[in-house]
Amino acid sequence: MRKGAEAIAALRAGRALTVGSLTVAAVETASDAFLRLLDPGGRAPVLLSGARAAALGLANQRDSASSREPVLIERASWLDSATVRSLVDAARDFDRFGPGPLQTATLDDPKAAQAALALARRSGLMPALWVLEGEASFHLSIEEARDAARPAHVTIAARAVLPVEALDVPAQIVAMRAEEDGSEHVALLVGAPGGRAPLTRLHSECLTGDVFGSLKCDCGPQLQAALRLMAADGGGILLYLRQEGRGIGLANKIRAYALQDRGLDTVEANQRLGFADDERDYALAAAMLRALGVDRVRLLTNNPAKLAGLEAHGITAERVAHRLPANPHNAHYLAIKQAKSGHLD
Ligand SMILES: Nc1nc2c(ncn2[C@@H]2O[C@H](COP(=O)(O)OP(=O)(O)OP(=O)(O)O)[C@@H](O)[C@H]2O)c(=O)[nH]1
Ligand SMILES: [Zn+2]
Repeated sequence: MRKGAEAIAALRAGRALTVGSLTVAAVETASDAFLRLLDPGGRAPVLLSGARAAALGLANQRDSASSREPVLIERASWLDSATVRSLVDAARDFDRFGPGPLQTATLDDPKAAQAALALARRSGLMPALWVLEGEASFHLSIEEARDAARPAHVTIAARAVLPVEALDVPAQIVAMRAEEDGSEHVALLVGAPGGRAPLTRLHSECLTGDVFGSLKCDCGPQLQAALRLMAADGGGILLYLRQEGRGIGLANKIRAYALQDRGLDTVEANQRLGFADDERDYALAAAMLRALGVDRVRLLTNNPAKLAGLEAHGITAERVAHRLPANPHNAHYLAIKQAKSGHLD
């Protein structure tokens, strides 16, 4: 197994790993039995993302809420593991008074801290880590951790014909695997894309919208409309990218939804959880297009970050607007994306 995939599996399984000089385990998944073994005195400090520290009122006043400077919290005697778990979980912010006072400590190796937190984000976990003494048996360099968190190389694993309800032209599905973390992504080739820049859609995974028809977002209708537009255009490429919840993962997206139930908007919810507004990057999408022999696209999107992301990785992208009618449940969400996240139209 690739080291990146192994590191992500270790964090998800609640095991320890060493990134550079820093030995960590995820607060969300490390069990009390595991902590009693590796941290019998209950002294292990807690590493939080800058955004979460800011939400707890801990970050330097000059840092913006999306600042990536991590913060290390010392363990006071009252700060037991259950209290730490509640502290890192923003969904519980409304159910209790903020615990405190919290003491921060100096980070010896901020680069390793950044890389370890990036791995936690990529693992779909809350960005909060126990910092443990000693070295874990599984070790990766800061560089390897960064690569695993930002995969940028793919190989084609398999391809086959796929008849699709929304299409009256043939389609092929191509499964690809990211080399750095082993994650699987899909290209749907509609009709016969080729010649000029094909009509293309980068679709970020949205289980709630794509599978259940959730009305909170516009993902499902955008997916179906993109396929119909490609068929009408004679062909196109849909990349189905496994970037659930703008890259924060499914459980964290549901946490963001719980915060939205309490009145936060989509941007505020991400930040309170300890993430940037949008954690996606498009290096992998560019690599997928290149693997298909495409270096120029007409991109169905309202999100300028997708165009910039492809261009940054060598794909020429021209925008084709992709706005679907709002419904009463997603109108506010779409308005916030325009007002705060730079979405067009
Ligand atoms: N974190 C978070 N993610 C959300 C929320 N609502 C939808 N998403 C995710 O946002 C992503 C939407 O992706 P896209 O429709 O591809 O992207 P977009 O940024 O809206 O850009 P275009 O649709 O191309 O204009 C999916 O991964 C959804 O799971 C939310 O409230 N919070
Ligand atoms: Zn969605």
